[in-house]
Amino acid sequence: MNATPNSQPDTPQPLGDEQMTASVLAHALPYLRRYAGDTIVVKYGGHAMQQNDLAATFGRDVALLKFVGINPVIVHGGGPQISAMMKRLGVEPHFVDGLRVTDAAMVELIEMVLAGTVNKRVADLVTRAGALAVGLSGRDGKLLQARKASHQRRSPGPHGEPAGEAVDLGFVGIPTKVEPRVLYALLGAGIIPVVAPLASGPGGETLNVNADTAAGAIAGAVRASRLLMLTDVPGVLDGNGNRLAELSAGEARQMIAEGHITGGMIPKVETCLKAVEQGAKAAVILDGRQPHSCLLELFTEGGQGTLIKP
Ligand SMILES: Nc1ncnc2c1ncn2[C@@H]1O[C@H](COP(=O)(O)OP(=O)(O)O)[C@@H](O)[C@H]1O
Ligand SMILES: CC(=O)N[C@@H](CCC(=O)OP(=O)(O)O)C(=O)O
Repeated sequence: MNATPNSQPDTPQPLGDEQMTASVLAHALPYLRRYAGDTIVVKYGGHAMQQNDLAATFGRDVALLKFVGINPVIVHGGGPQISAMMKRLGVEPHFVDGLRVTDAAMVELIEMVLAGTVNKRVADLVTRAGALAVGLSGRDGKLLQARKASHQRRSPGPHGEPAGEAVDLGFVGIPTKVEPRVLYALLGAGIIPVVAPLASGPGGETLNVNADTAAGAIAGAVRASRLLMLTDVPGVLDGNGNRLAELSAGEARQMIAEGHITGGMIPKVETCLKAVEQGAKAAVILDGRQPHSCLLELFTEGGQGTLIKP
């Protein structure tokens, strides 16, 4: 007999830490099976990556996804990091509908920040967590090809500029073709691709692509089963600041037209709509400031963020 004198086999005991861990893993089984072998594109926004402890957690979560048999592809932003560098050089950033007006000199700086500093930092977060990540930009391996954007204001500008007005955004790219071979090569070798949102224009010039747009284009090309957009708000907020659990195309368009969705949230929502219309199974905008937001979204039933419906 191994039973200790105090043991009461018929009374449920509270779970200790180790049993709790085992229980959490067991509960995750159906979700692990659901996503096994799937490709999941995670857009890691520049705002979400600003806190160091959360960034390390993000790196570990991505590594965990890989170790449980999911193929994560990371597409990162870096808008705040670009703006900070511009300000250090005395240049004031200028955005229209969440898109940065980019002149020829600026696109060089943007490539340095995105494909240099930020890309290597994000790849390093994952590598330090024990998985192999390789950083590349959309200009590598013909991954992202684009044309210059011809943009019309979605909503009135801050100085009374009317919606519908044509705006020259300069070296801002709209993806025209995605060549995902380089991603498959990396995934096939067990490596997590980490992509900086730059593209090659028709003449080989560098174009600055909004990271949400780049993530959506890549998610479509690799037929991702999920597109997760990590940002710095709990999801899409209504006029009273409450998170919307779901958002349809019609509702989103109305909120944009009425000015309830503005700035960087516009390309995010538009990208999610396009991704689900093009066949992605789901697109979710969620709070990257919440620890383990990717794991909560994928491995629990409780919905996080805002689910975008076609
Ligand atoms: N209706 C809305 N709901 C939530 N956020 C909104 C909304 N309208 C505008 N935003 C803004 O969009 C921002 C997220 O976009 P962005 O700054 O581009 O983030 P990221 O760097 O993560 O891509 C939020 O911080 C918020 O200021
Ligand atoms: C055209 C355009 O706006 N490009 C973005 C690219 C980075 C980005 O999108 O970063 P976040 O996801 O952190 O906002 C920019 O220059 O800021």
